[in-house]
Amino acid sequence: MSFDPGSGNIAVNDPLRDEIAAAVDAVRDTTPLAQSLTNFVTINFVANAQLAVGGTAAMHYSGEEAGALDSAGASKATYINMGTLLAEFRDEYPAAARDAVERRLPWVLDPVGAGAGKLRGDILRAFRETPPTIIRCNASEAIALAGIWGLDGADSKSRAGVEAHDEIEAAIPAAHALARFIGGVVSVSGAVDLVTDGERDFRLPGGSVWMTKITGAGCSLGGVTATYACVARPLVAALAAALHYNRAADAAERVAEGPGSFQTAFLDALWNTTADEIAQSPIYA
Ligand SMILES: Nc1ncnc2c1ncn2[C@@H]1O[C@H](COP(=O)(O)OP(=O)(O)O)[C@@H](O)[C@H]1O
Ligand SMILES: Cc1ncsc1CCOP(=O)(O)O
Ligand SMILES: [Mg+2]
Repeated sequence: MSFDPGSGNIAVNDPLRDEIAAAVDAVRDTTPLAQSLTNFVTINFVANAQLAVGGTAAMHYSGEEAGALDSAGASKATYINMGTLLAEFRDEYPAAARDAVERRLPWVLDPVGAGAGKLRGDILRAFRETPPTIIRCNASEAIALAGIWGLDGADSKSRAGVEAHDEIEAAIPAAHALARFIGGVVSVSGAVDLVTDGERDFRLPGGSVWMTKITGAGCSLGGVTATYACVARPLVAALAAALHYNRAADAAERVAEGPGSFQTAFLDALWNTTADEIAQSPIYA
């Protein structure tokens, strides 16, 4: 792992750690609903992960349904994941994003496979008008999305796809440009995760390489980030979700015998990891 020279773990009594612990407790106490429009491959794992951190899940593919859940006050955040697209999502996904923005509710984007295909590009381009509060992605997707939105940090050599080919360090200019453009937070996952608001960078080491051997680790992290966005400001939500994932992955790796038992152990660990373990994680800033 590589850190900026001079960066160090934030103090054990840094107020940010209290906010992270409070977010973990608030999700467990209030079981908030973050609605999800997410891909068919990992939809079940996204819902299970949201439940395992203490939240509530509801999945659908409709702008009208998004508005109904928002207007009823049932859903406190929206998660949109670009994994498996159908032609009708060209209208439905931007409509769901628009509804969240108009109601000033947070929404989280996972731009899965950014850079691949016209339909995906058209929908991602539409989101430029109603930007997400948090972007949760891997390094390749951050670089590709910056390109689609015409921002700094795009790199023509970066390849499209659902797996990251770029280390997070290569995605820092793109992550900064995206965070400043949306006026929110970008959470880039990898062996070391990066969370940035465009001004301050937080690097989060740990977790397990087994996360790359189950499908939906990234997608479900997006869903859980939306769960945390129901109860916390975007920076705290992104940090709490990424740290919760890293500590649960550490615990799962200790008992797993392969990808199947890792996935089961990971869900159990999401449930069992304490707020203190999450909030006292290494946070390099
Ligand atoms: N090499 C790795 N070592 C440890 N944790 C990892 C590694 N790669 C990814 N992760 C973790 O897996 C989760 C999903 O990230 P990632 O695999 O980058 O997303 P995606 O599936 O969208 O590419 C995150 O919690 C991240 O920290
Ligand atoms: C395999 C696959 N194909 C389309 S979406 C998807 C899931 C990607 O999940 P993640 O990015 O969390 O690994
Ligand atoms: Mg992904």
